[in-house]
Amino acid sequence: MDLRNLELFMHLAHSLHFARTADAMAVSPSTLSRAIQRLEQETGCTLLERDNRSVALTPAGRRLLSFAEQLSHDWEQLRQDLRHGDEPLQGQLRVFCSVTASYFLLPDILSRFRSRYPQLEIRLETGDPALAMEKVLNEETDLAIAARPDALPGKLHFTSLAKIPLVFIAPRGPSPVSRFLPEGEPDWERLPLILSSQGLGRKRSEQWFRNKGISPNLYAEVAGNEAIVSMVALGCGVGLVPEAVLDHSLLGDKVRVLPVSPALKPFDVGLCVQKRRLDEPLIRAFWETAHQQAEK
Ligand SMILES: CC(=O)[C@](C)(O)C(=O)O
Repeated sequence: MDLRNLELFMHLAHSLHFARTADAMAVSPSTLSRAIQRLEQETGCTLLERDNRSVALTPAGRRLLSFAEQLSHDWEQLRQDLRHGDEPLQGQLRVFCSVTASYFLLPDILSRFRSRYPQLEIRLETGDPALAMEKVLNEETDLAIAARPDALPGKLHFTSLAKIPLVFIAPRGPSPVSRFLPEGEPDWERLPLILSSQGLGRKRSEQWFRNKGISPNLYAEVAGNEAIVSMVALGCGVGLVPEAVLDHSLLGDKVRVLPVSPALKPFDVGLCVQKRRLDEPLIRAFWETAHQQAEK
């Protein structure tokens, strides 16, 4: 059964961006447009409203999306059942997390998982954890490690693995920014600040500064927390990172934690997955292993 056109449609329905979907699904823009036209012919309905700037789902598009999601889920389930019967689980699972999480949260889960299901192949992708939830929602990955946002998207399920404080870090010892770091409160309006370009850490820091009535001197926006530690170690400024990133960085001894008041709300870092995929055997197996780990 060929669900390719529906898969393209599902991705596009989430991204609402032709070029991004064509890129992520490794097809040319014209193949993508043809796939959508084909579905529009087959349903006799307009599925997407397009203008030069934006794409939006029509009501028919939304109905097709929920149908397609259910169909692809049922189809995957059926294939799993038919293929494996009572055989041990096999196949591939994609997991996305930060380099840091791959050092300290994933190894325990992975080693238990591998000893239980040696035939399963794990494809690990590391990157900026700010992208993790979007990747799970777009099905660019099956599972991801991420910080739980204050409002978790309704389609996602989350299991907590660790609470991690969010800390400001400064270069250790003399640096070009030392003059903005007197004893006591830093001179935030002049001190160059290095923040994650997006994600929860970014949001939390914006809230923190707003509550204190400070407009900070944003110096650089970085993708991935590990790079923030590198820039701070180089003396470029002060950064905000989850403490675990510091603990697992080779440059950890080149930076120090700046005490601030009030402390920022810690990250609740855990594993997330789409709820509706939890009954897929591979995903369930991984989820259960992670859950037992979390309860330990
Ligand atoms: C969100 C997350 O995975 C971490 C461990 O906090 C990180 O790497 O930033």
